[in-house]
Formats: sequence, C-alpha cells, structure tokens
Amino acid sequence: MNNYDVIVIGGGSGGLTVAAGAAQFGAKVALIEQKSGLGGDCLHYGCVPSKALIAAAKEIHEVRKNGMKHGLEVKGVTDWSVIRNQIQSAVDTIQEHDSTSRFQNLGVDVHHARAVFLDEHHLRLSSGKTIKGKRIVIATGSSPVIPPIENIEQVKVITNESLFYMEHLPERIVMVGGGAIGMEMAQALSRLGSEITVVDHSDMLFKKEDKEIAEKMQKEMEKELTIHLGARVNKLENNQGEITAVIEGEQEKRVGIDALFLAVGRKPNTEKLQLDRAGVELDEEGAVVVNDRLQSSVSHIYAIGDVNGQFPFTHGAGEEGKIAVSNAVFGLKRKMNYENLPWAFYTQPEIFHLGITEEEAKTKLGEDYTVIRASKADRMIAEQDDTSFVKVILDKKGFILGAHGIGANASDWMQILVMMKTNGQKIRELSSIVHPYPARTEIVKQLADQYWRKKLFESNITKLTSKYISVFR
Ligand SMILES: Cc1cc2nc3c(=O)[nH]c(=O)nc-3n(C[C@H](O)[C@H](O)[C@H](O)COP(=O)(O)OP(=O)(O)OC[C@H]3O[C@@H](n4cnc5c(N)ncnc54)[C@H](O)[C@@H]3O)c2cc1C
Ligand SMILES: NC(=O)c1ccc[n+]([C@@H]2O[C@H](COP(=O)([O-])OP(=O)(O)OC[C@H]3O[C@@H](n4cnc5c(N)ncnc54)[C@H](O)[C@@H]3O)[C@@H](O)[C@H]2O)c1
Repeated sequence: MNNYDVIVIGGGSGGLTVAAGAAQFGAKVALIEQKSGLGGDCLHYGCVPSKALIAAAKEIHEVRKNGMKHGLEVKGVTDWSVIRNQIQSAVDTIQEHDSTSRFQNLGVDVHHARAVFLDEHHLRLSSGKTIKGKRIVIATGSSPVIPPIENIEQVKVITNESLFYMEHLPERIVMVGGGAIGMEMAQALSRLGSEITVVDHSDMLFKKEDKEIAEKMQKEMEKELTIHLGARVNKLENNQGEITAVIEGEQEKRVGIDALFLAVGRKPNTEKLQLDRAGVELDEEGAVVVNDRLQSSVSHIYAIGDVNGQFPFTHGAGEEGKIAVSNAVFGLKRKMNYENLPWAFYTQPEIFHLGITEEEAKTKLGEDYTVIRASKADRMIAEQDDTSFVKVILDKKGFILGAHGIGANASDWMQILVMMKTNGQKIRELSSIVHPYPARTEIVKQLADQYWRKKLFESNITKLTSKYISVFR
C-alpha cells in the first residue's frame, strides 16, 4: 500500500493547485482523477469551452449587426462543426499545460481512477489499489442539477457536459435557468442561430448582482432573447413527434423545441465518495462543511472548490487550493477570505462584481456609505457602446466596499479596483494614476474625479479658493 503526505481527490482547478503546490514544497503527493485528462470542469465543460463559444458567437453577431450599419447584408448559417473544432482546439492547447506528464515531472503520483473513502485515512481506487494519506484534500467539483420534468426522456437534453461536444446545433432550445451558465450560453447560442427561450423561476435575472446592475442587464438581455421569469418547465408534451415545452408561469405557454438546456444550478460531487465512512459532515445541499481554514469536520480532511459550495469559480478554487497547501502541508492556520475575490459574467455586455452590493451596504451600514457612479468614457462614446456603467460603494473614509460594472470587457477594466481594494487604498488614490487616453479604464478614473467633486462641494474649500482668487489674482 502506498503512503502519502497529501492525497488530492480531483484534478480540476482546485486539485491541481494543491497537487503542484504540495509537491513543489517536497511533500509526497498522490493526485486521483477519474477522467483520462486533467483540468476538470473548467477546462473541459466550463470556462474554457464556454468562452471559446462566446468568442465565436460575438464575432458572428458583430459582423451581422455592424455590417448592417454600414450597408452590408450578411446572410447564411453558421457551421457548428467549425465552431466545435475551434472550441476543441482551445481546450487541447490549454490541456498541454495541465497534462498528466507535467504533474508527474513535478513529482506527483497521478492515478487516473475513481476514489472512494474506506475510512478517514484510506482510499480505495477503481484501479484496485488502496492508498493512505496523512492529509486528504477533496476537490471533486460539482455537476449540473437535473430537475424533475415529465417526459424529459423524449427530447435531447443539453447540459454543460454535452453542449461543447454536440454533433449539431439544435434549432429551437428552451433554456431552463437564467443564471451564469444560462445567460452566457443563451446569448451565444442565439447569436449562432438557435431560437432560444429562457425560463427562470425567479422574478428577476442576475439576482446575486447589485439591483441597479441586474436591472440594466436584464434590459440588455431582453433585447436579444425571449425570457419568461417567474416560470418553470414541469413537463413536455409530445404531439405526434413534435415536442412542446409547457411553460408554467403567470400565463401558461407552449413552445415547440428540439432540445432542452438545463442550467438550474449545481450539486457538489460528494454522493459517490462514501464520506460517511470517514465521518465527514455534509450540508443539506451535499456540500462538504468546512471551517475558514477549509478543514472538514475531520480536521486532516480538507475540501476546496465547488465541492464545499463557498465560492464556485475557478479562481475561488485556486485561492482555496493555496490556503489548503499552507494548512495541510505546513500545518499553518491560514484563513480563507473571500472579500477581495471578484467574479465576472461573460455575456455581452459583461458583468463585473466585487465585494458588497448597495443593498447589502444598506442592510449592514444603514446610511454610513457613499455610492459613486459613472456611465461613459470617451472610448465608449467613440465605439457607440451605450451599455457601460460603473458604481462603487465606499465607506465614510473612501475605502472600497464594493465595485460593480457592466460593459464591453468590464472584466478587464474593472480589475484596478480589485487591486485597490486588496491593497486597502482609498478611491481618491485613483486620481493620481494616469490612464492612456482613451482607454476604457478612464470610466473608473471618473469615479475618483466624482469623489473629489463631491468632497469639494461638501467642504468650504471652493469658497476659500474663490475668495483667494478674487483678492489676490
Ligand atoms: C459552463 C460553465 C462555465 C463556467 N465559466 C466560468 C468562468 O468563466 N470563470 C470561472 O471562474 N468559473 C467558471 N465556471 C465554474 C468553474 O468551472 C468551477 O468553479 C471550477 O471548475 C471548480 O473547480 P473544482 O476544482 O472545484 O472542480 P472541477 O474543476 O470540476 O474538478 C473536479 C474534478 O474531480 C474529478 N472527480 C470527481 N469525483 C471524483 C472521484 N470520486 N475520484 C476521482 N476524481 C473525481 C472530476 O472528474 C473533475 O475532474 C464555469 C462552470 C461552467 C459549468
Ligand atoms: N463567468 C463565470 O464565472 C461563470 C459562468 C458560468 C458558470 N459559472 C459558475 O457556475 C455556477 C453554476 O451556474 P448555473 O447557471 O447552473 O447556476 P446559477 O445559480 O448561476 O443559476 C441558476 C438559475 O436557475 C434558476 N432556477 C433554478 N431552478 C429552476 C427551475 N426548476 N426552473 C427554472 N429556473 C430555475 C435560478 O433562479 C437561477 O437563476 C455559477 O454559480 C457560477 O459560479 C461561472
């Protein structure tokens, strides 16, 4: 039987960070991944293929939309097989970086097998091996939730696991769930030529966003997509081969479909791990319960990434992985802090989110916060982009509590606010940073200018300077 300092279960964003980090520090590490390739959901069924799909759809959309503006009519249908190959090529290129041999060269024992717990230190692999770990890191990710829908077996069902590998692009798709996956993919597939109807049981889209941002984004999405809110698909009907989704909401609607896309959230991959044998506690969603050091109820077993349900993003899994290395390998007591972790949704316009929303500020601080907004920089005007909008939420001293933005490439030009918040800088410090004209980041700089204007207006400085000018100049 093999003995390890650290066993990592799951070769995705979180698990790879831990395996590489722990091995580079000299620990004896085993990495267990059930699939033949490393990289997990992000590489094979998530971030990477979805962004490749979005990029292709955006190009097609812009040729069509902007071509029309200049009198050019673009006709024809997109070739899904070409787009699918582009997606595959992006995945293959990044796969080289996440290859099994790279991890073996770092000194990691990579086992391509499924792991189950035998007890709190032993794992049985589907290859037949039993291995022992002083510390074990669970990084098994999550899977799409499949809601109960009558007659679902009668139609093609798409999830993020099948989307990028489909033979054909279905003509008519009902997207159940208008969250992160739903909206990014609905917009992209619609731009590629599918007829998309989005159905979400919530009363508004983007519910986790600042309300002002969510409302603006909803309007943008409604320009391109048919969206039913406060609605559900509970059953499908089959009328002589024509499949209809029954959309139950304020009014009942029937929509003919060729495929049903399910994007109603995720469930943590804990079901098949036999965690009861190790005594690891799960919450009611099936996520591993962790403390802020990412330890489970069994202190030498850690859980990171989607499986602990804390911050289900690739960069979240990566940051948690770094904390797990410090704590599991060196016995440190580092705590995970999510306050400075942003997220972005890659719809067009993009959404950027950092820290608290205005609604959260109101609940936590009452009146003790300030909101500053900006909606246009010259670059956006020149490019006829009328979607951009930024707001920051500041405490009384001018420190950033939250920053929210929408616009083309917002995930890039809002990043300076992550740096400022992480470094504990005040918003006024933005004024001394020079941005090349007309970079999109100018919109962020406007926030600092507004902050100064507000401060000047509230103070007596203007009265004093005008007196000085009238007397001495
Ligand atoms: C369509 C889509 C788009 C996304 N886009 C983004 C984005 O743009 N930005 C972003 O930050 N996040 C995005 N995400 C979220 C991101 O993919 C996840 O947060 C991230 O992959 C979580 O990493 P992880 O390490 O926890 O799990 P995963 O990357 O899923 O890795 C878990 C691994 O564990 C393996 N495994 C599971 N059980 C076992 C077992 N018993 N034995 C052995 N191996 C096992 C699995 O095969 C898998 O490889 C997206 C997700 C989806 C679905
Ligand atoms: N750009 C990114 O970083 C990115 C992109 C895609 C996904 N992700 C990650 O993947 C996770 C999962 O994405 P997701 O879109 O599956 O989940 P989600 O939680 O973002 O959205 C699920 C949506 O489905 C709706 N819903 C739930 N049950 C329903 C039902 N029965 N009928 C109709 N609507 C229903 C919810 O109201 C919600 O709007 C996200 O939380 C995010 O962390 C990130």
